[in-house]
Amino acid sequence: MEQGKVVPTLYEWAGGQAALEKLTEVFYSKVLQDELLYPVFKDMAPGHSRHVAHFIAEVFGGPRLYTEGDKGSHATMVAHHLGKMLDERKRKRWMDLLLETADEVGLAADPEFRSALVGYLEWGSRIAVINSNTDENPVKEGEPMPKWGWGATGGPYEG
Ligand code: HEM
Repeated sequence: MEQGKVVPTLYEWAGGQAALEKLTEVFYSKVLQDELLYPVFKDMAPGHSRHVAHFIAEVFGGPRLYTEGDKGSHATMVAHHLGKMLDERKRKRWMDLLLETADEVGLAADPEFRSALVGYLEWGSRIAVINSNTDENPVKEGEPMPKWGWGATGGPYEG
């Protein structure tokens, strides 16, 4: 890459807040129609889909929509999963539906962005399953939010 070239964040590349909110809004409407995931999400808070979009936006290098806007933190996000007793079957369905939705809403589909997106979702969803099988929060209040970048593929911005 040329020296001094500005590397876009995954947040910018994805299309910002509107694109991520669209993704999660359509995704959670599918989740509520899925017989395996419906019982897990049937009592979700009204702002759930927006909060998840804000969390991902912040992890992807966007503005602090979750920690400042929603007054959340990495610890409070993890707390929402404690004791939910998720398993691999539910995680896999969650992943499948989310990636299906990404295609449906026209989220950036270049190999590099999708590699970073899938990498993050695999990581985060596996951690969600682990945390859902305990009642003790492994993340302390005040610990930083996770950060995700382009990873080993680099980015299409290099071309
Ligand atoms: C990268 C992966 C994930 C991220 C970033 C994420 C993010 C979040 C966030 C930010 C919340 C809090 C929402 C709020 O404040 O209203 C939340 C809650 C929750 N998440 Fe996740 N999550 C992930 C994976 C999963 C998976 C794989 C499942 C289940 C298959 C799951 C099930 C839930 C449930 C049941 C809640 C509580 C909903 C409620 O009662 O309001 N999450 N998640």
